[in-house]
Parts: sequence; structure tokens; C-alpha cells
Amino acid sequence: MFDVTRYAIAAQSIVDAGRFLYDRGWSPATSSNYSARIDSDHVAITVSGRHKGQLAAGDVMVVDLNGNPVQSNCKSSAETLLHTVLYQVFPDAGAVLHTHSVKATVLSRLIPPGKSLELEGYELQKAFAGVNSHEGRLSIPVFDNTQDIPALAEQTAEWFRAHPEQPGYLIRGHGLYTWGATMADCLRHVEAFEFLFECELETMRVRP
Ligand SMILES: CSCCC(=O)C(=O)COP(=O)(O)O
Ligand SMILES: [Zn+2]
Repeated sequence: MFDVTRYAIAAQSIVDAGRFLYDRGWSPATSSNYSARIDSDHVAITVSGRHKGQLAAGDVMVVDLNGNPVQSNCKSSAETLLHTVLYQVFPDAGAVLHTHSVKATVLSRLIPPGKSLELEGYELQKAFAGVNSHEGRLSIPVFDNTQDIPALAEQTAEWFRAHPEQPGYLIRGHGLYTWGATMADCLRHVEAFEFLFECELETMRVRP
């Protein structure tokens, strides 16, 4: 059982995030999925296939940390397990956002298989929680896209258990996953990634 007031607050944060992310072109054509933690055992998450710029309360449902629906007959996001494993790996995570921007999609296809996206020397790296200097390096893994979500969920969980300091990951040709202690933190992470993706693509353009 979960607290209804906490659910309502989580659901509203998801609806608001959808407007913000859709308006910026980062969640087109029903793509993307969003979640927010309700308590240690439950998260609010988008119902599969819904338009993320037009979310209402009925487009958000509750799942447990194994991805099972709780008090709902709706089908949660096809990528629910990619969210729930992050809540398991990061007990302090309060929100997870998955977006499908053009820049994340293009850049993820330009990173050679087996390589990570290395971000170094950008002042904006400090937008990520726990980063205090531009001098560190962020290594953003790029996982191959697959329709086998349980397998990808396990792969990401294993990688982030070993690299808990990294703030997100890409799925090749697909999009970005990032998280934060609050929805505001998580939205800031999406914005920071988008800025850094644009910088990387522009650098490749002028210095191929
Ligand atoms: C139309 S995008 C294909 C599915 C996807 O990648 C996505 O992010 C949305 O899936 P969901 O089931 O969460 O609506
Ligand atoms: Zn997706």
C-alpha cells in the first residue's frame, strides 16, 4: 500500500516534466518515460504509449520495485524495468527520466561499440549532483539497443553498481536515461546532458 498524497505529488511532477521535455523536443511522438519515487517500495511511472506532452493524472500509474502494477489495470511503460533497477541500485534516487532527443540519438550512434562518451573539461559538468569541478571526467556508457528489456535492465544495474558516480547512460539509436534525488535534480541533469551532447556534436562537426 502507498500513501495517496505522496502518489499525487509524484504524478504531478511527472505530468509537469512531460510538458517541459516535450516542449523542448526531447520526448517526441509518444517516446520517453518518466518515474518518481513514492516510497521505498513504490514508484509512479508513465503508462505505456501516452503522449508525453499531454499527460494527465490518468496517464501515470504505480508499480513496485520489481515493475509489477499496483492497484492499476494499465500497462506501465515498456521500459519499466530500466527505471525500477535504478531505484534499486540508487536508494536515494527520487526520479528517473528517459528522453529521446535528436542529439542523444545521433551522438549515441557515433560512439564506437564498446566505448563510452567521455565528457571532460566542461564547466557545465558541475550541474550533475556531486560534481564540483570541470576537471573530472564523466564516462557515459552506451548500451546497445534491444527489445529485451529485462536483459538490458540487468546489464545497466550491473554497470551502475560498479560505477555509481556516473549520472546517466545512453542506449544506441534510442535515447538517454538519467536520475536524481528529486525531479528538479533529474530535469537539471537532462538539460545538462543536452547541452553537453550539443557541445560534443558541434566539436565533431568543426574538428572531425
Ligand atoms: C515511440 S518510442 C518507442 C518506445 C520507447 O522507446 C519509449 O520510450 C516509450 O515507451 P513507453 O512504453 O514508455 O511509452
Ligand atoms: Zn525509449
